[in-house]
Amino acid sequence: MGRTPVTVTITGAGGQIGYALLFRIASGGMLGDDTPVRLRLLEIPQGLRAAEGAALELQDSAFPLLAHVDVTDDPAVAFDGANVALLVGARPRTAGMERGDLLQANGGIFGPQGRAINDHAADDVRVAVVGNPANTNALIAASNAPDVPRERFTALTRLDHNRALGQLSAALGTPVGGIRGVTIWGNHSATQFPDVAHATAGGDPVPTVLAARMGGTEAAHDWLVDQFIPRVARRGAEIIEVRGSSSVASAASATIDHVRDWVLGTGDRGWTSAALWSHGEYGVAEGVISSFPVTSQDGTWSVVEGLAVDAFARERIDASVAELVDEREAVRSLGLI
Ligand SMILES: NC(=O)C1=CN([C@@H]2O[C@H](COP(=O)(O)OP(=O)(O)OC[C@H]3O[C@@H](n4cnc5c(N)ncnc54)[C@H](O)[C@@H]3O)[C@@H](O)[C@H]2O)C=CC1
Ligand SMILES: O=C([O-])CC(=O)C(=O)O
Repeated sequence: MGRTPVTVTITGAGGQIGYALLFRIASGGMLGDDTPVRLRLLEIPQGLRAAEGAALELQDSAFPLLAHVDVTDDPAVAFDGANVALLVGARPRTAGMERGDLLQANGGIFGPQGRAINDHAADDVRVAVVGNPANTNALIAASNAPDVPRERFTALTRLDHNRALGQLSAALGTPVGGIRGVTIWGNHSATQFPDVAHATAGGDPVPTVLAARMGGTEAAHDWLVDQFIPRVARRGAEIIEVRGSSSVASAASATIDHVRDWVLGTGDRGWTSAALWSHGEYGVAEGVISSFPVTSQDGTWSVVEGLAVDAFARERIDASVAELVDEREAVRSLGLI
C-alpha cells in the first residue's frame, strides 16, 4: 500500500445504504484495486453505534486497501481532508410531513454539511449526494460551499440509469453491456425522463429495434410512454412495495458506479447519467442540479453535446426541470440557499 490513501467521507454511514457501500469501497470497488482508502463515517448521535459496529466489521474484513476508519458525529472532523464525500444520510419523509417540511429538515442537514465541506475538505473534493431529495439537497450543499467549484457537487441518477438499462435489457433480450446511449434527464423523482432516442442495443438503434419487435413505431412509442418510462421513474416505489423498504444494494452499487466513472473516467464505454450543476445545457434552467448525459475524463464530468431533442423529449425534460426550479424556489424562500 505505497500510495497516499484517498479520504472518503460517508454520511449516514450507520444506515442501510452506508452498510452496503462501506465494504465495496474498502475492497477497492470504487477507486480501484491499487488505491488505499481512509474512511470517515459521519452519523448523528443516535446512529453512531450502528456506524461503530460497521467499523468493527470493516476491521474484521482485513481489507488490504483500508488504511483507517474514523467514526464521528462532527461534520468538521468527518469532512477534514475529504477527497470524496458521499452524502447519504438524509431526513426521510414521515407521515403528515409536507414537502416544505422535508426540504426544511434536509436544509438543516445539507446546509451545514456544505459549509463543513467548504471549510475542511481537500481542494479536489468530489461530492455525490444520494440522500433525497438528492438534486435539491446537492443544490443546498453547493450553495453553502462558495469556495468549492459547483461542478464538484453532483446528485445520483445512476440508479435510474441502471434501472433503465435493466428494463431495456429485459425487453430486448440484449445483455446490459451491449446497451449504450441511454440518458436520464432532470430530477431523481417520478418526473425524470429516461430517454432511449439515441440508445443502441448490440449496435442497432433502440427505437428501430423496438419498432421491429412491437409492430411499428407507434406501438414502440406507446410501450415507452405507458410502460418503460413509468416503470423506471417509479421503480423506487415498486421496490418499496415489493421489499418493504427502499432500494439499498442497488443504490449503493450505483453510487460506486457514479464515483468510479467520475474519478477513473468513462473511457470508451460511452455516456452515462449524472445530475450536475446546469449551465443551461439543452435549455435546462441554469443553477439547478439536473441529470444529463455525461462522460468523465481526468476526473471531470462533461455534458455530452449535440444530441437532437425532439418535441416529446423537450416536453418531458421541461416538466422535470420545472419541478427542480420549484424545489429551488422552495428552498430559496426558506432561506436555505
Ligand atoms: N438517489 C438515489 O438513487 C437513492 C436515494 N436514496 C436515499 O438515500 C437516503 C439513505 O437511505 P438509507 O440508507 O436506506 O436510509 P437509512 O435510514 O437506513 O440511513 C440513513 C442514515 O442517515 C443518518 N443520518 C440522518 N441525518 C444525518 C446527518 N445529519 N448526518 C449524518 N447522518 C445522518 C441516519 O441516522 C441513518 O443512519 C434516503 O434519503 C433515501 O431516500 C435511496 C435510494 C436511492
Ligand atoms: O424512492 C425512494 O424512496 C428511494 C429512491 O430514491 C429510489 O429508490 O430511487
